[in-house]
Amino acid sequence: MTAASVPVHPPAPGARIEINGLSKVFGDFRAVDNLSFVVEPGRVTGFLGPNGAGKTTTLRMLLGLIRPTEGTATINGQPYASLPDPMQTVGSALEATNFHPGRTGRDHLRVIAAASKVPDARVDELLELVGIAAAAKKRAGAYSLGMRQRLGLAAALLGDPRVLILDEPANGLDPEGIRWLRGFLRHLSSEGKTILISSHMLSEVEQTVDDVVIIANGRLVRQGSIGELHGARRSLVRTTDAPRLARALSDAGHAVQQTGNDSLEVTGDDPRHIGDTALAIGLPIYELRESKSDLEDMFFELTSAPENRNRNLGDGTPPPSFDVQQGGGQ
Ligand SMILES: Nc1ncnc2c1ncn2[C@@H]1O[C@H](COP(=O)(O)OP(=O)(O)OP(=O)(O)O)[C@@H](O)[C@H]1O
Repeated sequence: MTAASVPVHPPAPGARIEINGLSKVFGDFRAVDNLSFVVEPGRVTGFLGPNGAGKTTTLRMLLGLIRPTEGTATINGQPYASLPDPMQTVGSALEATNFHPGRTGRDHLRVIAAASKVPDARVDELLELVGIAAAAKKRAGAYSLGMRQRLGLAAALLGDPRVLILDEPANGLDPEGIRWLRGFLRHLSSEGKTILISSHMLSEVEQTVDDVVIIANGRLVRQGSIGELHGARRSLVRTTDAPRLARALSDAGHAVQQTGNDSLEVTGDDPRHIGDTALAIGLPIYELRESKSDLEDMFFELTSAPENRNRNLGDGTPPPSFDVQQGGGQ
């Protein structure tokens, strides 16, 4: 099933997510610390941070599953618990592990659908849409993690919600599954839906998202469009006479920095122009590649920082388990 075959519903007007001064303290541990950001409709927003950064805790507060210590989290201007039509407003899939293992995928959806007065026809439509119709009558306990992710996504979409919140949706998907998810989410956002997906891996969601919100240690680190945060394109080039190539590139108007005896870094240019310039002055090129962006460097530093790793050990309290659900509950 491709994203192009998503059934046509009248586009739902978007709903904004607003997180304002949000904090959550467990005992003496501040899991989320004065966090503020906005998620706009019609865009896919990646909520990124290393393991233990506080992403799931933030999403649980947003979905009314746990109470904030301070601050507010609203969807379309209201806390989850006050939404007049939660099922049509928000669909969510937190950790994809808590299915009744003996129940079929289809029955899992039918139970949720019945509780929310969604017709069974919608269940079958969604099974088809997320690509697990062939396994609909198999026990969910026998599903792979990737299939459970798809089932969770189907559950989240039952009410055709305006906002979709997915915790680590790419977890367990193979490269083909990740590509499928990308097309699927981009299609939903093009209908005007607000999509918030968390991930601890930038590379997993980088090509899917329009905007990113990056947190570490429960605090906001950066927020912006993926284009803004990527910064200028940079290329690394190795040749036999780096100073000569640097002069030629500089004369051609490129920003160049010599980074080693035989290497240069060129900012903001198409790598083909670098190759053409080298060819024009008869220099061989031994290596020419795009270097990692500022965003990737920053994310790598964040995820490899010792203080973040230590924090990931937590306070010995195992993290709670989560159900796949439509928005909030308790
Ligand atoms: N109920 C709880 N009691 C105590 N500590 C908790 C509780 N829930 C979460 N934590 C701690 O809060 C921190 C943030 O956890 P959270 O699950 O929100 O992180 P995350 O960014 O979602 O990480 P991951 O990418 O690993 O899912 C972790 O150190 C975690 O152990």
